[in-house]
Amino acid sequence: MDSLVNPNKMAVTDLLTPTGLFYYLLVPTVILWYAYFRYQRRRLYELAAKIPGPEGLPLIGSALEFMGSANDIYINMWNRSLEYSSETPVKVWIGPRLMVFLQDPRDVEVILSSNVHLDKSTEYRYFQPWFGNGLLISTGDHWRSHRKLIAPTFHLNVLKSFIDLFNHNSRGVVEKLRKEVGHEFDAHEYMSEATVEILLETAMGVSKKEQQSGFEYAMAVMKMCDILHLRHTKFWLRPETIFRMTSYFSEQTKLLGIIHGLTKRVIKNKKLEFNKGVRGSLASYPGMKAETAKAETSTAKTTKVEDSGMSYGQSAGLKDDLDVDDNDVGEKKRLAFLDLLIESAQNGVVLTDQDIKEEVDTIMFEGHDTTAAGSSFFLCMMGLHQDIQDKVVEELDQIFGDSDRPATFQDTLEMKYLERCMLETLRMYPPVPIIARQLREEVKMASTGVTIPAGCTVVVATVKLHRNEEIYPNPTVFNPDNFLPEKSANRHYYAFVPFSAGPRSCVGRKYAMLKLKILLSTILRNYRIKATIPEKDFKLTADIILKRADGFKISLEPRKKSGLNITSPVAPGVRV
Ligand code: HEM
Repeated sequence: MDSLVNPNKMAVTDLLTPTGLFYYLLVPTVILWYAYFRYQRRRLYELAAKIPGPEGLPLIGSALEFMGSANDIYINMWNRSLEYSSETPVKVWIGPRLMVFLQDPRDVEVILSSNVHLDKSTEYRYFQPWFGNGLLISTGDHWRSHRKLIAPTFHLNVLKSFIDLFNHNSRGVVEKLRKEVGHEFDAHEYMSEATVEILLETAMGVSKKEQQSGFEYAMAVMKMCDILHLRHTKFWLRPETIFRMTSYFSEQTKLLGIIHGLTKRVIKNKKLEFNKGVRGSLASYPGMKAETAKAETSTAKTTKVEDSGMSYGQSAGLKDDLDVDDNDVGEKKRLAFLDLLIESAQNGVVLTDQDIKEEVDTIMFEGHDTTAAGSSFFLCMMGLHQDIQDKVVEELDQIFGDSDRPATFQDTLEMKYLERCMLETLRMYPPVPIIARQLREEVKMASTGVTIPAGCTVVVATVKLHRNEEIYPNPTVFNPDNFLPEKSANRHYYAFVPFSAGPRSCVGRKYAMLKLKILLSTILRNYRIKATIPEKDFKLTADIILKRADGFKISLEPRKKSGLNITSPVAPGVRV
């Protein structure tokens, strides 16, 4: 009643209540905090204003553009990117976070070749419950010392000792695929399972007989990536407290149980072997080893690795810590990945048990999902381009004739056309579509001279960089000749970086190339691949690993009448 007479009196009385005071002070506090926030970041705003890109909406920036499915986001981002010159860096605001996308190889070089801009962007923190402080996301001295330890375990000398395992597993895939002959199926499921099992046998030294199927692990990884992708693109899922209240969190806990369950078993059993005095044992198949050794004698030639073009996935002229001379590697460093880690952890000084677990989790993920996607895209490309497939098979016929013998290291150096097809696949469909770094200091770009501010996330979108039409004429056409030696030599080194480049390049680059050559050549020696869905209808997903939402559909026709005669002598190893 009083308030009807005198509304001002009511307002003052109400303000004196605790709730009233709270609201009265909240507004100016928020305004002050925001003004301070903007003032602290004034340099970031000043420099961002000079970078082309959408300004977005107040407070949320362009966050709404990341709505919809992973395929919708991919299409939207691609179309938006066409609005800007392929030379200039482009900014995007997601809420208060500034992201700058690099499109020009000269700018990419500034970031990737640097020993300063080494920190992964904050978006990688969602991997933390999975990889802990593993190589992919760690930083500073921890990353440096672990990289120094791990890189030599993927040296060519170690990889050559995996050849009979690569061959044996590739034949296994050919056998498993036999049941799919004559109808369409999703190649990715086979590639995923195979890459997990190969990784377990080689880098982890766990024999096939002792493994459980890699399928459950591979599927759990796929679902985990979906959750991480949601957290990258849906800004409301980013805060930990909100995420923990969603069903995604309980799903993540379940999936991590499966993923970590496998890695824990691998380490536990490998340690048991170690304590029994078994050192540095790599699982191998005596029968296969003998076959490979025989084939090696018959194919001995002198093609050198360095004469074999881009055999190991790196543009000519780019060097990293994997490109050390073969003879530089001492006896101890020739151990395979998990053997070396366990040996290094013996006194707990170099590595702790937790360190080992984190690195095994990292390598298991990085080493399988990337190659599964790469090999699946390759098979689709072969299926769609029959003329190109014919040329690959012609080359394989020249190398192997009618023989079913296993591939040797020497053979892989001779697979030059197949290699070009693999590189072209990695150009058009780079399994890691985005590489992101957190900038700690501002840096001037080589292309337009614009300065990128400290505090932003700088992104190399390989998927866009590799389709720059000024570098690759007709960039959407699958053309293995893009990797003819003369074409590669005339291109900027950083115009092709599927494995990243510089100090944080992929440690598994040579492993991936060697394994893929053996796996894919074995499949093509046994089957003609067919595919019907044209590339323009691929539903690509802007995920952590580039994939097809519509599945990697192919069909197979046997090339040979008789099946392969696989004898699988039991390899020494540990039970997982
Ligand atoms: C086609 C296959 C592969 C592709 C395209 C690929 C690509 C990449 C890329 C682009 C990066 C840099 C990621 C970033 O900076 O965010 C990377 C890092 C890494 N890759 Fe691979 N990778 C492949 C296979 C492998 C394999 C087989 C392994 C191990 C067996 C592996 C282990 C790693 C590790 C440990 C890192 C982190 C390196 C560091 O930060 O020092 N990768 N990979």
